[in-house]
Amino acid sequence: MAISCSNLPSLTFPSPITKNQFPFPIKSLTLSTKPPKRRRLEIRFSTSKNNEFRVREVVQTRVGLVLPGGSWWSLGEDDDDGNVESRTKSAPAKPITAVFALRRMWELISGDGRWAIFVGFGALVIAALSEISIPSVLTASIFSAQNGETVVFCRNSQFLLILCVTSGICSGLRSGCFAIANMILVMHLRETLYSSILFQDISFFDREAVGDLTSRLGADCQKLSHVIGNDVHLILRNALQGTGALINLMTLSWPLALSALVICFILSMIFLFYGQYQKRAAKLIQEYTAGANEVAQETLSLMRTVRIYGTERKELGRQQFLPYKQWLDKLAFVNIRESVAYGLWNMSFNTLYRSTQVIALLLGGMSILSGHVSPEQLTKYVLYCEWLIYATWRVTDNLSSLLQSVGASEKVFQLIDLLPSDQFLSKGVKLQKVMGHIQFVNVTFHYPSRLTVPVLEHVNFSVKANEVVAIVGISGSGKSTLVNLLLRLYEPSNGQIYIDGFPLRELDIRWLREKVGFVGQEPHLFHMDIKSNIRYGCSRHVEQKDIEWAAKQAYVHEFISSLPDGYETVVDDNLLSGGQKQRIAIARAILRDPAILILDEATSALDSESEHYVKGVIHAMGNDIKAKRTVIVIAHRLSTIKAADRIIVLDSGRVVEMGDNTELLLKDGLYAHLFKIQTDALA
Ligand SMILES: Nc1ncnc2c1ncn2[C@@H]1O[C@H](COP(=O)(O)OP(=O)(O)OP(=O)(O)O)[C@@H](O)[C@H]1O
Repeated sequence: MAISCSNLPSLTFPSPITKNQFPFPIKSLTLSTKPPKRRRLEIRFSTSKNNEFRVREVVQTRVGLVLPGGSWWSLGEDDDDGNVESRTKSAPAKPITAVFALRRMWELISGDGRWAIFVGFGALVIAALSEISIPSVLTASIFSAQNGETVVFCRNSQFLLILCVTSGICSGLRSGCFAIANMILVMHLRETLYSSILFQDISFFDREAVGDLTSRLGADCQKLSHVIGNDVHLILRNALQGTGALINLMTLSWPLALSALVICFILSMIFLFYGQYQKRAAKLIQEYTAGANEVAQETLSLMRTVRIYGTERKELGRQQFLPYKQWLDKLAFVNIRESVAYGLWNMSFNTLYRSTQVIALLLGGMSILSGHVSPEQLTKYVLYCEWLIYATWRVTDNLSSLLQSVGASEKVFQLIDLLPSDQFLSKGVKLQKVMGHIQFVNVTFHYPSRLTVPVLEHVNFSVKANEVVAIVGISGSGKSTLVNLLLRLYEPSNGQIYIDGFPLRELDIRWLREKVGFVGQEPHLFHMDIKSNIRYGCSRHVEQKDIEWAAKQAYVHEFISSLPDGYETVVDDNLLSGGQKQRIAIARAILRDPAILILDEATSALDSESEHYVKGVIHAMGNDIKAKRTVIVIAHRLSTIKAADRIIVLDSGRVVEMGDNTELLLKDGLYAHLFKIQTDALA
């Protein structure tokens, strides 16, 4: 059986996997496999110290094996010693157990939530003890009345009243306390999951679908809320009541108690099968719901394109990947099977439940006739027997719901357990000042999601401090990728990038990013007011006049002032034109007063007049004596970068030419060719 893997050579299973099958040196390798049908494969390996970089690469790209059927098996995480241990902190190798899930939830509840659980648990015990005494006191009251024992009847009735009131108050307290604990759990769960997602590498977001992640944050976290809010305490309550009922039955007549116990045992066995089935069904429902969400999210976010091309109906049955309708069909199929299983389970329960009454009638009647049991004892037996069966049913039902929630929690905990990006783990060096000298030394890069396709190859160039450098090349030649590496959104596969002579990966990246201004091809604005959008990510204190100054420089102040709420206008990404968004993004970059300014097609959506002025501002920023900075400009319109100090020409991820506009035109290479095409097109 062949096991395909995105970056490892194809491995053949079950023939032995050897060290030299890995694309980096391996010091030790242990492999344990389970029968392929169970799809369990564990690999442990470690590399020598000097291959640490490689190891980190492996971890960041989450190297793993894609088993037949598409399931993904991560090879694991890097520990501090540079060892890669299979599945140490990330996705657990085995499906998680209810105990594991409960332990994790207990850790997440903490503080006040735990107090609520303790109080709720105390109330639960008192309520359960009160409730379980009711049948006994009730029967005694009835028979004392029948026997004309007025004093005993009055005493029993008072006791019954006390039991009912106590049980009512404690049940209310129990439900309230567990609901509070539940609310705290969901809040902490969402918070922890959200923060784990936010701190992942950018490559994580290339891999994971947004619909999938929002599904985990929404529906899955909500499902988990049932565990503490409902399942656990109801299981405890009914288990206590069931035990109490059983003890009472034993004291009444052990043969009768035994018969009830046999029925409970059969019920539990049936549940065991049903519970396992439900757990699997819950996982499938979770997977299919996430799939459907993902398709819907994509379609709804591209609604304009859908409307223009009139493909609303087609979108329901789109054949690329799995269409929405097909996800719904899959969901319906699992739900129908689950409903049938639920019906069968209910049928078995009801049949067995009713049969206790027949047993009571047969055994009890015979015992009364033979004088072994009194009518009062038989009445108690019937009541406690019903109680025991009911408690068994409730315990199994809540246990099944608990297992479903555990199924849903698997992916949530896998995401929570992902290690944050290396960039947030190490502190790094902060320089006194960023001069803006940039060097790319023999940089080669491939995206983690496409490891076989090199996007940049042996890129070498340097940008002097305060230089204005343009990067040009045809679409897909790797210009934006170069910037992505400079912003350290990805790490080079090979080679080094230096800022002011320091390796980029040794610098405190969050500090460095504060010194960099970036305007991308498609700037997106947050759903907040314009003022907050302009000062977004600016660490220094800025006043309204600074914001207005930046907006004026970006030629957007007039537009903002014309809005009824001016700078307080809450913007929506969809409500502004591309040019307006770009100008606000430029104002944001200007306000940071960056040492390095990166403009990736930053003026592509501007009208000619705005472009002319904004280019003037950018040029001035680059040449301003007081605030000199390095400027890197990516532009398709070559006329816009003619004035750059230097132009770097990329072709298929390689630097093919370098020089100023005149030198490159004289060279008559790719740049001159592109320039000619554009001038001809304008003529
Ligand atoms: N996140 C990604 N994952 C995988 N491949 C990517 C990713 N981003 C870009 N690529 C690929 O890398 C190559 C270079 O893309 P890049 O965006 O750097 O080109 P570009 O020169 O900036 O193009 P354009 O001028 O059209 O913006 C392309 O083949 C692209 O498909």
